This record gives sequence, C-alpha cells and structure tokens, in this order.
Amino acid sequence: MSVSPSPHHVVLFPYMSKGHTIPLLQFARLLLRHRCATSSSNDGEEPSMSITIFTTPQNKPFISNFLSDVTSSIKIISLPFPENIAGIPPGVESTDKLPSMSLYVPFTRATKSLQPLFEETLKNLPQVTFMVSDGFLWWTLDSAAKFEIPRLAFFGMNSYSSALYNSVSVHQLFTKPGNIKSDTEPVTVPDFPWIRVKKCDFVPVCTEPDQSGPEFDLLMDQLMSTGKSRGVIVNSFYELESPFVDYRLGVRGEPKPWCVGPLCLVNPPKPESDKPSWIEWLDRKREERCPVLYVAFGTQAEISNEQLKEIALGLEDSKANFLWVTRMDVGEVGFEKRVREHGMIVRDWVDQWEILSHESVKGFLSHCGWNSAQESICAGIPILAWPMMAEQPLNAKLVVEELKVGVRIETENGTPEGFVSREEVSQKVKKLMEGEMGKTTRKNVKEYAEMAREALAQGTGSSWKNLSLLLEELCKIRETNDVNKLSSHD
Ligand SMILES: O=c1ccn([C@@H]2O[C@H](COP(=O)(O)OP(=O)(O)O[C@H]3O[C@H](CO)[C@@H](O)[C@H](O)[C@H]3O)[C@@H](O)[C@H]2O)c(=O)[nH]1
Repeated sequence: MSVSPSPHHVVLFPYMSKGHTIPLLQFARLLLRHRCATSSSNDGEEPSMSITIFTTPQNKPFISNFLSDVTSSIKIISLPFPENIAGIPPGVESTDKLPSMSLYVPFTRATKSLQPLFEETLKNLPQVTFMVSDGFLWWTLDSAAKFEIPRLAFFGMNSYSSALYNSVSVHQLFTKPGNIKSDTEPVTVPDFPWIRVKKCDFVPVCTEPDQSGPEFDLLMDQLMSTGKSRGVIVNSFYELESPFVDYRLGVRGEPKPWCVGPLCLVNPPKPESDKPSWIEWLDRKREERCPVLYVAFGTQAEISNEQLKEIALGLEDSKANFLWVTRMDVGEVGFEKRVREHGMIVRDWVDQWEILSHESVKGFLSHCGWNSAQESICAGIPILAWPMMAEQPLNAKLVVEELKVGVRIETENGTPEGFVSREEVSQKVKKLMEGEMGKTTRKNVKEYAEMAREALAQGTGSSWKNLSLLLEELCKIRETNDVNKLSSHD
C-alpha cells in the first residue's frame, strides 16, 4: 500500500512530560521511516515528509538530542512558556521538574498561553497535512480547526486502561449513588466479566461522586477535545491487547484509535563507542554471568524518604544484582558502600531502552508507566509491578493478570499509595529473579516481544498496516480538502 508521493508536512506538539514527549518523538521517527519505505517513486532530491515539532525553550535541547539522527527532516520551534504561575518555579517547563505533581493542573492549564503564538507561527508554515498533539493539550484542537488541519490526539494510555476507564464510567460503577464501594473492595467490570477492579485502581477524579473542581474541569476539556479529533494515536499493538482494542473500536461516536506501536522499537541502535559507566557495569555482570534487576520508577513518581530507605533495604536483603536509576536521595547511610559488589545507583538521565536491551538485565522493578512497561515487554524482560499513580494500577493488572509477564508488589493497605515493606520487596525480587514464577513470566514475555517486532514489520505488521491506512486516509483528506472525514467510526 503506498501513499501519495507529494511531500507532506506534519506538525507534532508533545505535552511537556518525558513520558508523553518520548513516544511522540518516536512516532516522528516512525513516520519518516514509513514514508521512506513507501515512497520509492521519490527521486531522493526532496524529503518526502517534513515534520515540525512545537515545544518550549527548556524542552528543546532534549528533543534535539533525542532526534539528532534525523535533523534534516525535522524542525523544532520553541514557544516561550509562561512565567509567574503560582507554585511553579521559573524555568520549570516539564512535569519531571515540578516540585510536586499536585501542580499538574495549573501547569497544564498554563500551556494554553502558548496558543496565540502557536497560531501565529502556524500561519507562516508550509501547508500542514495533519497535526498530532497530546490529548493533554486540549486547546490545540481549536488551533487546528482555525487552519483546517486534521488533528489527531496522542494519548499515552494503552487500550486496556482506556477500555476499563470507559466501561467503569459508562456503567457508573463507582459514581452511581449507592454503588460506592470501599477503596479496596474488588468489583467485576461489566464489559469484561473476567476482570475485577478496585476503586483505588482509578484516579479519584473519575470515581468521586462529586464530579467537579479544577482537575475534573481540565479532564473534561481534554476528553471533549479528544472526542472531536480525527483519531487517537495509541502507542501499543493489536496482538498485545486485542479484546480491549476491539472494545475501543466499537465505542460509537468516538474518534478511531490507531495502534501504531510499540514505538520504542523505532529507537536507533546505540554506537558501540561512548558507553556510559552503567553499561560498562552491565557488561561486567554479563562476564560474571550475574542476572541484573533494573529498578526505575519513571519521571514523575513521588516516593517518601521512608519508602526509599525500605526499597534500599529490600534490595540489599534480596542479594540480587541491581541497577537502580533514581534522582532521589536513597537516604540509607552506608547503603551504597555495603552493596557495591552487587548494586549500582545511577543519578543521571539514562537511555532506559539501552539498559533494558542489555543481555544482563533479567527483570525490571517498575512503576508501570506505560512506556516503561511496554519497553520491558518489547525487550523480553519480566516485570515486578509496583504501580504508584495515574493509570499505572491498571497497567500493572494488564502485565500481571492479563499477559502474565510480571509479578505484583503488594502494598500494606492494598492501595497504590500504601507502604511496601522491605520483606515484600526482597521476597518478590527473589520470586521474579529466581523462582518458578520468574521462569513462566520470562517465557511469556519473550513471546510478546516477538509479536511486538512482528507488529512493526514493514508492509506486513498490524501497526505498520494501520499507519499505512491512516496516512492514506489523511492524504485523501488533503487531496479532497474534506476535513470532516475520519472524524469518527460509527
Ligand atoms: O533516566 C531515564 C528515565 C526515563 N526514561 C524514559 O522515560 C519514559 C518514562 O515514561 P513512563 O515509563 O511511562 O513513566 P512516567 O514518566 O511516569 O509516565 C507518565 O506518562 C505515561 C504515559 O502516559 C503514563 O503511563 C504514566 O502513568 C505517567 O506517570 C520511558 O520511555 C523511559 O524509557 C529514560 O529513558 N531515562
């Protein structure tokens, strides 16, 4: 299936959070790769697709660096981020730098002040074929409409979590008067009778009976704007979660979800030279034939000092070899010295995909942010699932109950905010790294890793074919100038 050979111009606008930006940058890379593979008629003189990425000054270096291998087809435009937002220190333009995630609402609301300059800039750009902007940046839909650009929303969530949120909301499982369950009582999801969920698996803004307030209003704006978009880009692949993709495809009047992932598989290979110290450490562990547990909790997790100390002691007790990436102070005096033979702590930004792809890594203690969980699956690494916030409890259920590629860490009170003891950490690490459960999950995850590669196989993979179809439809819109096409799949 080939798309029109005329040059296309795509605008991408990622939300200012690493977990949202990274997959959209990977999507840029996939678009270029796809375009290159399918426009064989192009004479090579002119790039057949150009991409403009909008961001803010503090985020630009990260983006330029991430895409340093494809700079000729990509232009990055910075729009100044507003200053004087209550509670947000000047220069903070990404959620990982926020003093607290409780500032998520004012931070996200503040992005709207980028709109006038965004639109001014759009006016002077070459004709845009389509725009993909983050679902959190609700106002970009209006900008796209002003310039008659088809807008697709990017959402970082997988289809399993979206489907469960949708089902629970449609059936008012937690919000209907009289239906209110305690935080931890398991209830059956009506559309998926084999799945039992707890109220605390969902973010409170979606389960509280009193649906109002700034967080709820922001969520509504984001959902409404996504609902009016031409489609939704999903970083996942059909074979991983087919019943949930089918469910989402069946929701009438909603924009069509397009599974085009796993996007981490388009990361370019790292040059063998410039190895960071932690990769050299992993190389050493490979020579010693020591399996390593990788420990990381994404870019937004807020972990108390007491909990950090407990994780440290649990890892020490487990005797497992571990590589722990954390920018927080572990706070256990003498810990690093005591574990230096089998543990390494890294405080820099790492290339997580490079770590997960290393032969020494045999397990991942993760908060189950969707990027981390999917990267682990694609690398064939079983997961020790410790969800902490957002949709992570549902991602953990997908990993442990549905796909059976992981083991769950339990908190003392059964809620994601609860405390985890050192004994729990230590026992579950041993279970994953040494036990029977570890063997089963390792075998299962390797099968999904293979399916993931197939999903993006050029010309034949389900995600590759989805992208071909999507681009074909978007090209038709451009040719016929029919901006109302692709709006829903009823
Ligand atoms: O030193 C680091 C730290 C992180 N990463 C990458 O950063 C991304 C982090 O994303 P994710 O694992 O999803 O974690 P969060 O940053 O916590 O992601 C937020 O966004 C995700 C996507 O919407 C949601 O699933 C999560 O719940 C939400 O917390 C991944 O690609 C990692 O590989 C690195 O490469 N190096």
